[in-house]
Amino acid sequence: MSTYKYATLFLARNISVNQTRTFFSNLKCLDVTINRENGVAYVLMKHPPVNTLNMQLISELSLTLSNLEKSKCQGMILSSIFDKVFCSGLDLNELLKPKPERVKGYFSTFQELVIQLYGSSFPTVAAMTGHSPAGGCVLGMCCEYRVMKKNSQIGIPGSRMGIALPRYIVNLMSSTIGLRNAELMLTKGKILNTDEALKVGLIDEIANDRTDAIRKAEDFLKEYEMIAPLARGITKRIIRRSIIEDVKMNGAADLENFVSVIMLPEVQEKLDMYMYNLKNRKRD
Ligand SMILES: CCCCCCCC/C=C\C=C\CC(=O)SCCNC(=O)CCNC(=O)[C@H](O)C(C)(C)COP(=O)(O)OP(=O)(O)OC[C@H]1O[C@@H](n2cnc3c(N)ncnc32)[C@H](O)[C@@H]1OP(=O)(O)O
Repeated sequence: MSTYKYATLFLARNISVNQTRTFFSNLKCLDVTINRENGVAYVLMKHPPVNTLNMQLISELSLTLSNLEKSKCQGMILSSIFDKVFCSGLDLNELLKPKPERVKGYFSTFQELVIQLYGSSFPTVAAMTGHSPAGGCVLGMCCEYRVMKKNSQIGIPGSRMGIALPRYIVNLMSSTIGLRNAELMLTKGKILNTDEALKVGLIDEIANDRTDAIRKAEDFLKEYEMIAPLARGITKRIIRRSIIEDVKMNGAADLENFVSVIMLPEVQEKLDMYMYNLKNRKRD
């Protein structure tokens, strides 16, 4: 990220660049900095144009989470350097006309990332600076708290794309917004605006802009400053255990099933049409 962008991000929140340190300098799709004073990590996705989760971004997120666990960070804010988009989800190019081994590797890497983020010991907040469709919504749901910029959209359009979602994604959505709302949302492949998302509990707060989103994320993390990290981490793991155990038990079978569905000609046709519409839609 340019010095200018750091300055606007941190100075806007009264944190000087000197109070932060760059955690990794060799990442291509992420900027990771840690505030020296409170140990909070800022993980900013910067994969242009819309933070599509290609293999590189997924792998860098996974590496970063492993390193943050080792560094005993006190909390993480997952965000984006882009004002309009938090994350545009999985890379549709990986889903179109895929080679079975390649697509299996891709989904299993994503699945591992989901479990890592969902099961992290430190508190996590998604400061969603804009749209968060599909995989972007999944990243947000893995965090403990979600702040989203107003006038953004969030949801998982799987059904509309002809994709039956793996059960861990369904479980994740159900645990976030309840079974009834999850059923309605996922079977319709519904995308919600910010107000609707707040109403069902898919997000926790609405922000005016990215600075406000980061500030609200920081406020959430501040509430943990007086809480013992070990007790907090153990409690979180107990609450999240059933979904994690379920993936460990059924993840491989789910993956096989998911990949065979993705490869079906009728699903490929739908995905092709979806991609065509995406490329040819009227931009706002
Ligand atoms: C156990 C089994 C494991 C299986 C794991 C499965 C996990 C299942 C969980 C979730 C399932 C998710 C499936 C997906 O994530 S599929 C991806 C779905 N994503 C979307 O549908 C989002 C599509 N994108 C958009 O709606 C917009 O791009 C938006 C994010 C709103 C941003 O809009 P805008 O700012 O106007 O930008 P553009 O649309 O012009 O996009 C810029 C270029 O980027 C291309 N693009 C966008 N998104 C993707 C994507 N996801 N993959 C590939 N490419 C993408 C877009 O076509 C533009 O390209 P170009 O400039 O060449 O036209």
